[in-house]
Amino acid sequence: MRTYPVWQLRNRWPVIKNDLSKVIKSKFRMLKDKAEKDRQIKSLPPPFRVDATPYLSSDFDPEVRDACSDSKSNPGGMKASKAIFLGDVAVGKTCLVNRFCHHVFDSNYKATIGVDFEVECFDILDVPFNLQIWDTAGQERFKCIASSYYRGAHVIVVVFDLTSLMTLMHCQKWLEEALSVNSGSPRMFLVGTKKDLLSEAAYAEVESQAMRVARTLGVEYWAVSSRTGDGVASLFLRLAALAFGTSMELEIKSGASSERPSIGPSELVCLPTNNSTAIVPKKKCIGCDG
Ligand SMILES: Nc1nc2c(ncn2[C@@H]2O[C@H](COP(=O)(O)OP(=O)(O)OP(=O)(O)O)[C@@H](O)[C@H]2O)c(=O)[nH]1
Repeated sequence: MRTYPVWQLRNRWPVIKNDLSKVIKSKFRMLKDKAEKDRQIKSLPPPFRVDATPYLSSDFDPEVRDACSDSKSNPGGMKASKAIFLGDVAVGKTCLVNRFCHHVFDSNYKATIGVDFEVECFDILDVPFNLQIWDTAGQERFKCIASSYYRGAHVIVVVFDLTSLMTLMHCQKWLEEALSVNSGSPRMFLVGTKKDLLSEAAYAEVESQAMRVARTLGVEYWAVSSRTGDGVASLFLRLAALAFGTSMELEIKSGASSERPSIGPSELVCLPTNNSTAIVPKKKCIGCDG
C-alpha cells in the first residue's frame, strides 16, 4: 500500500479505501485452487499450552468430520472466516502476518496505515477454506480507520510485545474494543511476539503474567517469534482450524449445510466463486471523509 503524510490522511481516506479495495481484489486473484501442503489440516492442531486455552477439544467435532466427508454437504462454494489482528503500536502485528503469509521478516519498522489485508487458502478436512487476515494499525491516529474494519470478525488476535509489559496491560482494552462491535462468539487469542529477544528465564517470568491475563480474558495464549518463525505457523494453523470448526458447527446447527456459506452479517468482502471480488464497505468511519 501507498503511505501518506498523516496531515493528509483525513482527505485521503477515500483514496486509501480505494487502494485497499485494489489490494483485496489482487489478493483474491492470486489465490490458488489447492492449498499448499503446509496449509492442509487433517486434525485439530494443538494449543501452545494446554493450560492456557479455553478451547479444550482435542479434535474436530465428529459431526464436523462427518459433514466434511459427506460430499452433499461439501459444495463447491468457498468457506471463509475473518481474522483481525490488533494491539499496541510496533508490537509486531505486521511482522507476524508477513512471516506466515510471505515467509519474510523485516527488522525495519514501517507503521501500518489504517489496515492491511491478506488472504490465505487452507484445505481443512479436505474442504477448501479461506482465512482473511486483517492487520490493523496500532497508532492512535489511525484508530478511526482501523477500528472500522473490526466488525464481522470470527477470530480476534490481540498482539503484545513480550519485552514490554505495558503492551500486555493494554490487551484488555483492545479486546473490549473489538468485542464491542462483534456479536456471536469469536475465537480469541492473546499472542506475545519477539520471543527471540528474551532469555529462557526472562520469558518464563513474562509467560506467567501473560497466562494470567489470558485466563482473565478467556482467550488462548501463544508466544512466537516472527524473526525466527518460532510458533508462527502453528498459531495460524490452529486459529484457521478453530475458525473453520466453528463455522462448520454453525452451518450444521442452522441446517444450512447444503447452502453456500457467507462470512458473517457485517462482512466487507463477498467471496465469489469466480475471480471477481465484490467490495462492499458497509461502515463509514466517523471523523474521516468518505
Ligand atoms: N526481534 C524481533 N523483532 C520483531 C519481531 N516482530 C516484530 N519485530 C520488530 O518490531 C518492530 C515493529 O513491528 P511491526 O510488525 O511493524 O509492528 P506493528 O504492530 O505492525 O506496528 P503498527 O503497524 O504501528 O501497529 C519492527 O522493527 C520489527 O522488525 C520479532 O518477533 N522479533
